[in-house]
Amino acid sequence: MAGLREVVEMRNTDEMCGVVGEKSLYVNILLVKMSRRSFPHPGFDPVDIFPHYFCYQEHVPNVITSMLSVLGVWRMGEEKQRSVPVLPWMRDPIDVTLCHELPLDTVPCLHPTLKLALENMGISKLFPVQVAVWQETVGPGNFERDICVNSPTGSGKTLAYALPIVQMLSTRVVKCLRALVVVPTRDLALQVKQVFDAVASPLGLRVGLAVGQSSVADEIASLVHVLGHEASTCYDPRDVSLQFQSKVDILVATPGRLMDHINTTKGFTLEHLYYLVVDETDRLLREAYQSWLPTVLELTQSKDDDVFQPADSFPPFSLRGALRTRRRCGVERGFKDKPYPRLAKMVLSATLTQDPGRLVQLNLHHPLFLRAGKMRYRLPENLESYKLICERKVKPLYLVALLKSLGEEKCIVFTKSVDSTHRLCKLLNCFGDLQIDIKEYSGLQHQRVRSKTLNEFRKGVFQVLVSSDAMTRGMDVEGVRNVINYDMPKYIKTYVHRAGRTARAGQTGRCFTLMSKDEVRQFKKFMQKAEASSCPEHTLPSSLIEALQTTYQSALTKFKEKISEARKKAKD
Ligand SMILES: Nc1ncnc2c1ncn2[C@@H]1O[C@H](COP(=O)(O)OP(=O)(O)OP(=O)(O)O)[C@@H](O)[C@H]1O
Repeated sequence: MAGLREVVEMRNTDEMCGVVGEKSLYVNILLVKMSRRSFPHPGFDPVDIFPHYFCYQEHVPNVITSMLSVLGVWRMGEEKQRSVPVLPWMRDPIDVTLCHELPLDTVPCLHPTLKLALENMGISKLFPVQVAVWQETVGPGNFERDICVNSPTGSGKTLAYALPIVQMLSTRVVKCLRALVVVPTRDLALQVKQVFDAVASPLGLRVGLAVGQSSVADEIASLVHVLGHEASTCYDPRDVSLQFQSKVDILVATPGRLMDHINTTKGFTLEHLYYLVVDETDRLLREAYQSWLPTVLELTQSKDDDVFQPADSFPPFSLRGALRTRRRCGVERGFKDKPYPRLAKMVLSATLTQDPGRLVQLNLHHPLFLRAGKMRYRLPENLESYKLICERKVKPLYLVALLKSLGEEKCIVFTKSVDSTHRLCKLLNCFGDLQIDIKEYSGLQHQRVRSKTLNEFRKGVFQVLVSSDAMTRGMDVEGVRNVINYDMPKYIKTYVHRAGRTARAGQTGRCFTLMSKDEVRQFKKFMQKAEASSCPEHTLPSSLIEALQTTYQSALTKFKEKISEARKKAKD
């Protein structure tokens, strides 16, 4: 069957508007391209039936659907389903919003030390997504199925996976690498490690970091312990794995550095892994990072045959039992009902991919899909979105006026690239009497500079952080009340993650998007993909804009001078 475009030609005809006396709202649908050949009923010419059809623009899909279904050809819904195939287990998600927050006292099985650790973090109850994951892991679900979570930014996904892992490992005897958490960026890894540290350390569990922050040697020393000669001779000296011991129970890693350890670090092994978490899954699956995922999955395929171990094996079964991993057993179809060791996986994102081609790489075991609400993209409940319409050439002026109107509030300004971030930050710093401290954060900077900037921003040393999309995913900075999209994001996913740096954990927040008039339509279109997508216009007092005009002009002159100076220097 031909594609919809071939069947129907839609034209927003201004000449027609004159005829019907309405402005641009009418669409002329011409069924001109539907040939007898592409039509399943020969001898039937639709052009004869629907030569011209006028309707309101918003009714177009319905009109097309009814026309085509009258013809018995096709239904719009079917086409949509066909173009976006969804894995069967994704069709029937569990709605996380139906779970209620649970006070810590009433969380079943929660380890008292873990409860205390949470209270020390100022947490008195679990959020809905945390309750849902707890039920499927520590609770009756008992980790029997892999967990896929699609829940809004700031809804508490980090603790949702950290708590069950820590609770399950609280009874561990031998220290081995049991849980691996993979995240896309270094700063996010540091943040996730801090969360794990807060809940895992009180239970005596060690958390490691593999991100390339320190030198490789330091990192290796923090992850793997080389056992003394005596220790290794207790067992088969040929077994290299017995000469090393993991110093950590849980490892938070970025894919690149994880691969470095897999490939080069002696004694670094994933063979004892129980839990694998892939945070920001859609981002991690989009980039191959030296095939980290297939490598991890292959290395965690247990060679552990304890369950079928003969009694006279060496080392003896009882000794090996202490050292080797006995994972949760699952029964897989086609496995002839034999139990087999299984790695439990949790994958999470605020914009989880539905692409079967991508998800299949995770090799999930009877996955359970937990989603907040009905739509794929959901913005935080207490987020207010605004559009700020202005001409391109005065964008910096409007930005400054907006920042001024927001007063002392912490704010992140997103731009489209690392270069734009650098230039915008430079220009803003040319506004002499702005009285707003502004710093830049982008992938162009050295990691050390970036981390320092982030720490200062967290502590409130300065108010406005101008950032590229390096800050978009997962970063949690307390007290950010406003996000400004200086450059309009291209995709709803980017909008969701940028806006999600505010209105976290039930707090209120605002997201302003600067755009020119001709960008409004595109913005409206992609916002329709998100739940709660109303986006009124925000206007700034014209007196404020007027007052800033002169300062803006002198800032521009200063900025140009700086740029030419920098160019001269670069030439010399
Ligand atoms: N049960 C809770 N009670 C109070 N605050 C919580 C609770 N759980 C998490 N938080 C806080 O909520 C904030 C957001 O949590 P987290 O970073 O895990 O969100 P997220 O869902 O992973 O967001 P993103 O999708 O942006 O990564 C954090 O500051 C965290 O400390």
